[in-house]
Amino acid sequence: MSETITVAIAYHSGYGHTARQAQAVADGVEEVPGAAARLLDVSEPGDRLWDELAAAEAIVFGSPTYMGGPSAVFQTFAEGSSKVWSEQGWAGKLAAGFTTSAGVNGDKLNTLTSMAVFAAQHGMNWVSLGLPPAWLFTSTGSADDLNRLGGFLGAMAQAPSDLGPEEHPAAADLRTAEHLGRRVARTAVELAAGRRVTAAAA
Ligand SMILES: Cc1cc2nc3c(=O)[nH]c(=O)nc-3n(C[C@H](O)[C@H](O)[C@H](O)COP(=O)(O)O)c2cc1C
Repeated sequence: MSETITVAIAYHSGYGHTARQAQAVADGVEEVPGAAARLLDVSEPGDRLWDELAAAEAIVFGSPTYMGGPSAVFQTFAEGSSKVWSEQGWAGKLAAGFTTSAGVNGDKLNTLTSMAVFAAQHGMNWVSLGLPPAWLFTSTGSADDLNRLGGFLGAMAQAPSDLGPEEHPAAADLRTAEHLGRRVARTAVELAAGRRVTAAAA
């Protein structure tokens, strides 16, 4: 019998742009049959947050890029997970990441790399973005392309610092975030199905 698996989206957003990206990841998750998204704001840690993360099949981490890395609030959450780490409570779960910054580059890769190392410390399995780079990669590209910012490790989004979250990140970046949500959810559903087959054969 199939089950509905949960993809948790554990994110921080200071001014709302990364929250919009997080919602787009959740929208992508919800498109996948057998998967449900759970949006979790990590600035409100507590037993409920840790319990929901423990129950999830996959955790997608999200943070704005502040001063070239994850925000302090996200890092407080990461450090707060040390008890889970000491028990390797998230080992074997899927992980992925996304970030928003104002600069087109903005050192977003450093934020995603930090999240991937964080996931590795927890023994999680990192799911990459899985999209070719676009826009300036070839002369025929456009700023409306999926993965216009050309990341591989996770979903990147850019939002001018003088525009509010109702206007940005760009539509292409939100579609890229939806893609990440779908990709993580599909992988998580397949993993859960494989686990059921393995358990039945044992
Ligand atoms: C403290 C601080 C540091 C920032 N550092 C960077 C940075 O290193 N690179 C960048 O491109 N943008 C930087 N920004 C801009 C934010 O990444 C950008 O405004 C982003 O959309 C904020 O996301 P949020 O609305 O989810 O907080 C910084 C903003 C703040 C407030």
